[in-house]
Amino acid sequence: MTLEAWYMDSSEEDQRKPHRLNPNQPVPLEDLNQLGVFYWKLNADIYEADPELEKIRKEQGYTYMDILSIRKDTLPDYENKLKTFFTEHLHLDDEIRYILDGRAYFDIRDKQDRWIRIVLGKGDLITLPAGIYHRFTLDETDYTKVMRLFVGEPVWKAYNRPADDFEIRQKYVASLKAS
Ligand SMILES: CSCCC(=O)/C(O)=C/O
Ligand SMILES: [Fe+2]
Repeated sequence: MTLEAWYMDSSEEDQRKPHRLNPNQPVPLEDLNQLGVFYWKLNADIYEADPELEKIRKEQGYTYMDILSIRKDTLPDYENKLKTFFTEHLHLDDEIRYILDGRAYFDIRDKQDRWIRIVLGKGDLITLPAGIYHRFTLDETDYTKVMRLFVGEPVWKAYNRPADDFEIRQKYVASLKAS
């Protein structure tokens, strides 16, 4: 199993639609790795006692975790939160998310500033590097349950674009030029 990703069209239609180009232009996992995005496929049915997840957490230092159910009736301030998540932003730390149920999209910028859409389903664990511009949305099923992981005390602060003056952004851009 691999991660599915594609270049997005530029239509203003509902953000929860797939927004594929016609013909579809897929983005292989190797290209995502070049952008600093990494991925594991796990068995979400056993997330509470999964040795594979434990191993990743230990190796990567993901000491913090919590779980969010992202659905109108379970997430307080749902509409505003979804607007915030879909506003292009970066973080000063890696964003690490593990989908336990449902589906969602992460959109990331490539080196030419084009949007790539990554679809995440049950069992997908993804890491986005600190400094990458990105956004998040539910798909048309309007539901996902996601584990958030973090190294140490979590910092959820998002800096909306433009945020080019941050050292972490400059470091990220430099890492792309080097690769
Ligand atoms: C998938 S968890 C909620 C979204 C979020 O925390 C974030 O930063 C999206 O980019
Ligand atoms: Fe984010």
